[in-house]
Amino acid sequence: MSMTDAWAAVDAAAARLRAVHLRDLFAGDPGRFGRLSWQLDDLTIDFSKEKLDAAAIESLVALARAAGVEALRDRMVAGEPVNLTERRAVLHMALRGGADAPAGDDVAGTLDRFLGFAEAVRAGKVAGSGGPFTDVVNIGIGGSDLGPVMAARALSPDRDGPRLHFVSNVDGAHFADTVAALDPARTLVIVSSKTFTTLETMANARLARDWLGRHAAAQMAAVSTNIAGCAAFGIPQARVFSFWDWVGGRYSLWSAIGLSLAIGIGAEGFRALLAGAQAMDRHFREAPLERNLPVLLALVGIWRRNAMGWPTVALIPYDQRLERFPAYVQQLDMESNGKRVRRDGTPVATATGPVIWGEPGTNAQHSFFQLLHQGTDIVPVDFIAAARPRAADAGHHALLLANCLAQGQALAFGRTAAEVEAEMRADGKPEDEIARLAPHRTFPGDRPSTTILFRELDPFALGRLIALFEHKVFVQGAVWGVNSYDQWGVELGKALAGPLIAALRDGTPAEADASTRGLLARVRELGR
Ligand SMILES: O=P(O)(O)OC[C@H]1O[C@](O)(CO)[C@@H](O)[C@@H]1O
Repeated sequence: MSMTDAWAAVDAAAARLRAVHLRDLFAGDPGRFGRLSWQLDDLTIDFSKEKLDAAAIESLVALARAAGVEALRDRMVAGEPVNLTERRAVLHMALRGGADAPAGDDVAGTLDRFLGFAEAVRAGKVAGSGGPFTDVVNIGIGGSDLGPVMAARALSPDRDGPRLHFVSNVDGAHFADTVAALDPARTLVIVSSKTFTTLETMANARLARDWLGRHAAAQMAAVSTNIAGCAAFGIPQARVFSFWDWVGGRYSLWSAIGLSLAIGIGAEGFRALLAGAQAMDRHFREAPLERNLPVLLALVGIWRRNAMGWPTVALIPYDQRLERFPAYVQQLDMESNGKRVRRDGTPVATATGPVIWGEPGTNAQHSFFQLLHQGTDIVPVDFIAAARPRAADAGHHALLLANCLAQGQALAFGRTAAEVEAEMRADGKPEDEIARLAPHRTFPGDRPSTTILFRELDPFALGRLIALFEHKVFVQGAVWGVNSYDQWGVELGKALAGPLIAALRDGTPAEADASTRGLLARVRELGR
């Protein structure tokens, strides 16, 4: 089937379903949950509260086939340079045994080496000048920060090593506030940067070196592909942990970029994280498209974005420890698929990556859920929840999950004006008050959500969850025809900052537009 025909079939399914309320879809099919939810072991994804049906899913699977998703996946796994603009392979799956690494790249040995270092730090065998390390500060940004910081928070019950801290922002306040209560004699600083040239990270690394003072040589480590850069900075080779250019920054948690996390949770926990990702890799490589969880998650996203025309997605973990997961997925998804040209450089014909945003529930219910329920835009929601709590109160967990499920219900089914009026009448409210308040208290419903549910948030489950989203991003990129593995869009701002830094530091005149010149002048005036 051609892509044109495949898109036409998806659009026809959307035209058929757009005006059908979710209430009617459920009323018309009592087996809807069974038909539209899928499992991989304890992991369940329920799409039955999306505005689609089995026939729509079939049309989406046909679209994935027409786009050649399977062939591109196999080329990625085979190590072909599917990152065309940078002429690089995309093999983060090889870091967890989900694919083979290029010959000569010793993934297992490198993993053993950095996990060995992590264990030595945990055991106090590698120590600071003041004794065993009590604290570890990871300095990195983007993919060299968000993975470890997200996972360290998610796996706090598994953390029995030194305390972990993360500094990313070039705002000096981030470093200052982070180290304020730390003892430099008992703190290990890890500089994590694939390139070892990133402005923010290098500025913070220099600040850390000064802060450590005489302890710096013995208490800094680095994770990078730029070994010469680490040496030039003064980090001894024995403390440098490398990875490879076939690991994209936002896919690098599995590499030595995860060193800080490994120090926190230990080698066994880190290997369990890798095993969870590997289980998802195996499923992604082997399951037919119609039962393949990341493929289906991607296709439902395409349905929302292209067939229904909804531009954003709210990612709402009902799990406080996943509070950084939306930020992590923001980089993973938006830096990968926020693209406007196809792999061959021609403009895309469809909308591409959506805006991803979110906060944990139940907090989100008390901030922006009002708009999700009664606002004028449709915002599809991805709920994520674990069936059982880890190191938390079971009674609280029931409250948490009940709220998660209730939000999905309220979004999908709403509350009609007739229902509101009947309820108010039953409460004995006068007719004029019913007429006055009913429109405000009516919920239109028909608002879609997907629920991702698993047993509990342990390292295995987290690894599997992250890999689910990684592969989802791959599939969407393949269908949209974009290169999900470059990020040229972040370059222009970096280049423009150069002359502005000089202008702010020493008043060097900057060639800039009138607005920027005006703002520079105002900064100089106010900053004096
Ligand atoms: O690890 P590095 O090289 O410091 O890069 C950090 C981040 O910067 C980016 O290149 C974006 O500016 C990300 O893709 C990357 O994760």
